[in-house]
Amino acid sequence: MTEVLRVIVSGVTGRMGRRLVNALQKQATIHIVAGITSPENTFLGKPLSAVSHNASHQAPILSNFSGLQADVVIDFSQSKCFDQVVDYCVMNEVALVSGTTGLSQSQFDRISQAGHFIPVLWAANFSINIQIIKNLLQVFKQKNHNGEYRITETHHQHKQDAPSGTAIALAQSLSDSQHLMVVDHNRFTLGTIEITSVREAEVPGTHQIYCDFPNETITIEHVSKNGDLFAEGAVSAAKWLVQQDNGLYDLNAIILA
Ligand SMILES: NC(=O)C1=CN([C@@H]2O[C@H](COP(=O)(O)OP(=O)(O)OC[C@H]3O[C@@H](n4cnc5c(N)ncnc54)[C@H](OP(=O)(O)O)[C@@H]3O)[C@@H](O)[C@H]2O)C=CC1
Ligand SMILES: O=C(O)C1=N[C@H](C(=O)O)C[C@H](O)C1
Repeated sequence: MTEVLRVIVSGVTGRMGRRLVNALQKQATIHIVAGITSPENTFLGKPLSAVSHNASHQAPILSNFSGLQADVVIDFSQSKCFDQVVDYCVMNEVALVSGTTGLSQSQFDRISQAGHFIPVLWAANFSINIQIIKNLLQVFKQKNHNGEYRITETHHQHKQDAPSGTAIALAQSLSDSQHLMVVDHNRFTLGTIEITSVREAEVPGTHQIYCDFPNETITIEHVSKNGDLFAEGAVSAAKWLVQQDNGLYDLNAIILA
């Protein structure tokens, strides 16, 4: 008999949380234990059916993890509540898949530490193809000593962080520096890589990478058509992660598996 995977959705009332519930409900072997939201959220105490199209979801929307038992937490929330998500997972030996961006360096250190106790997978972008682009950019960097690179990211007007986690991750693939500098509200640098952030209507997420070499230019554009890309990627990652040993993983681990 196939075992049922018990999942908690952190950030369940958000744009991604709702898509995640919809993606999870398509999986016969997944049971959603609960959804977590902020203590102020108006959906608090209601069943998941209040945030998803599927009325069959009777699991509760709660403001904390107290007393919950699960195999994995999938987290698309906010940096301000990220520490409590990691603490719950570590203290209860629950695997963690997180796509929350805008994290501080100390929060990234916390994820690394958590990997000693539980399986953890964090990705700025749950598109496998973004991971493949990052890998390609690393090859560009290794094989071209005089390349110049610029990144532009465009997202919906509700997005709270800038630049996007994906833009930072793409720039990190191209740079020895890991340190982001703020030029002004929508312009940043990471080493010599310039990043421009655009906030526009309901754009799900577009990343353009301009690569300039002495005798050629290459432009790579990744356009997310909708958030299901990320939700479905996170569900696949969760199913894979629960079978792994403790450790910190990224999407390359899944590509190479
Ligand atoms: N890695 C990836 O592939 C992707 C990552 N993201 C990232 O995921 C995150 C969420 O994105 P999105 O859904 O658009 O953002 P939203 O702002 O729509 O959702 C965030 C949700 O988190 C909730 N929240 C606030 N405090 C808590 C808490 N203490 N515990 C649990 N939930 C809480 C908010 O509730 P309230 O409104 O009441 O504050 C809100 O419902 C962002 O960091 C975004 O950048 C997004 C898409 C893809
Ligand atoms: O907030 C979003 O929407 C997205 N955030 C992620 C990021 O910051 O890179 C991934 C995706 O682009 C959508």
